[in-house]
Amino acid sequence: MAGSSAELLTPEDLEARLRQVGETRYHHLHPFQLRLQSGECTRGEVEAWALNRYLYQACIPQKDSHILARMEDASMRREWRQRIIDHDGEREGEGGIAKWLKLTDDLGLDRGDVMSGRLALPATKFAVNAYLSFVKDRSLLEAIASSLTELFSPMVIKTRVAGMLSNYDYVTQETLAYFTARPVQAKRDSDFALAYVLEHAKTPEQQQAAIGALEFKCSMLWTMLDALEHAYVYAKPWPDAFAPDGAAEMRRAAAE
Ligand SMILES: O=C(O)c1cc(C(=O)O)c2c(n1)C(=O)C(=O)c1cc(C(=O)O)[nH]c1-2
Repeated sequence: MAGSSAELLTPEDLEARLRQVGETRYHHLHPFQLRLQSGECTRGEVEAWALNRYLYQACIPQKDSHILARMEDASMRREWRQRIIDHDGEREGEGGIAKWLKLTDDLGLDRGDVMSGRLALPATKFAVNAYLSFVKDRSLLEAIASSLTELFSPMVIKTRVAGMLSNYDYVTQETLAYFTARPVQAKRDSDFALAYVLEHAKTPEQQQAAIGALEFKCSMLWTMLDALEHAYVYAKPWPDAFAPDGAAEMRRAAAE
């Protein structure tokens, strides 16, 4: 939608446009998200979701490291580095990635399978790589704007956690501990990123680029759920990808 004829928006109008992107394109609207939160997912689908999303979790501190390296201002780096600490923790066993592994552990998935990504869908890997490339190749403004999906994540997390807790008896509050800290962190992070974008998108072209970056990120999150839905609900997974029936058999064998 970027075009040289676009008009300069006021900061208020730019914010409204960004929020409109989320209202119409964020993954809270995706059929697989609705399925997950309403209890319609089979256990295999929940496992496939957690296993694939691990790759997204693992890429977040990498993409934030790329962004950090491009910041010339020390106060901005101090702010941004907290994101990396949130995911990697200060030491082994702490941080968001460790908490995501608690989720995949509780679902009975093998850590080696999860962390290697070898059972993830090809589209998950393409999507995650596209996000990493985006923050490396585009302007700092676009890289920061692409994180603005976090404006919308608190509401989808709240709905997802409540839905999963009431619909899947094998999911507990501890299983979903990853999500406990996220809404507060996401609010802090997106407040900062939004203020940056509103201040630094000074021309119509920059404003359109920021909107486009948020659209790109929404499309990347949407693509990951499209891939899960296609593989595990309507069609069948890529031959080398996670096979739900195999995992159920492995769990039964381990329990005997
Ligand atoms: O559960 C979700 O739906 C969800 C969405 C998003 C997002 O919108 O990008 C993030 C997260 N979770 C999340 O946990 C997270 O750490 C995160 C970091 C970022 C980012 O782009 O920097 N998005 C998200």
